[in-house]
Amino acid sequence: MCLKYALKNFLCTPRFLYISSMGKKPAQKLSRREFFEKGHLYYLTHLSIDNVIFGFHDNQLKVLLLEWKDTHRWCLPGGFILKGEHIEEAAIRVLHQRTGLNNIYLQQFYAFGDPNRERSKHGIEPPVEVKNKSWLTERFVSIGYWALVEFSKVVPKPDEFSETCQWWDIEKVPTLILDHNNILEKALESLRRNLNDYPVGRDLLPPKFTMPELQRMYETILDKQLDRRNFQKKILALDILERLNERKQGGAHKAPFLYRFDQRKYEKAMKQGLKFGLQ
Ligand SMILES: O=P(O)(O)OC[C@H]1O[C@@H](O)[C@H](O)[C@@H]1O
Repeated sequence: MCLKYALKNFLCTPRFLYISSMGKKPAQKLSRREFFEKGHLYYLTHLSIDNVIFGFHDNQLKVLLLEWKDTHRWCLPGGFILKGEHIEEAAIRVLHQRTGLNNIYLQQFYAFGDPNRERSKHGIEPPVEVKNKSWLTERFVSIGYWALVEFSKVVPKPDEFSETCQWWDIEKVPTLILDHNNILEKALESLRRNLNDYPVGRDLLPPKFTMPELQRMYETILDKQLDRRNFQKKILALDILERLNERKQGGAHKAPFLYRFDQRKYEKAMKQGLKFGLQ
């Protein structure tokens, strides 16, 4: 066999394609069929990421969901990890590609490892144009991340696999694919636990806010009422707030004082943690 022919033959073998694509992004966007049939050349198999993006607006807790094209089923904005990519990096990239969201701090909270986490066991088959066996039909362990964002500050944009990308009120979430409802529930539990350990609200409230506004934010996330005096005593003891010599105007009742977060102390509490003892 002539050398030129042998070389050409080698370059076209799946083995060469595998070696040459390891750790790299596909040179051009994969079509849906290519993604199903050749995605394993670029992405880690059996491992996925699911992002639970909570939004807070008008005292309402929301979650960002995608609606699949064709089947109109709803899911979390998740995806896969490129070979050679750090999982934290993958979570940020996936979120950006699937929703357009940028600069979001994602908190890893749990790994979902049910052996039945296979698409075919949940009534999800590859699209008809996919003729070969697909890596996507195998079992996947999914790593969960959550983030809390002020929903009016972001404009979600659906990716090419999705019909829509939309906020849902937390209590009106539809049936999601696979175990995504369970992932959402676990993320909410983790977010609530996190309120005891870290400050929250700097990105969710206006720069100056009242004590009742801050309390309402906590009550909405926790989905329960908190005792006003107890809340105020505990939050002030954390020493992350600064009371201003200003009162909020325009309310029906006596104008309450305005507060703001002390940025330096807030940052320190983000690093060192708190002992809020809310629940
Ligand atoms: O949770 P699984 O489906 O394993 O994987 C990640 C993502 O792959 C897509 O199907 C869904 O959008 C999902 O979020």
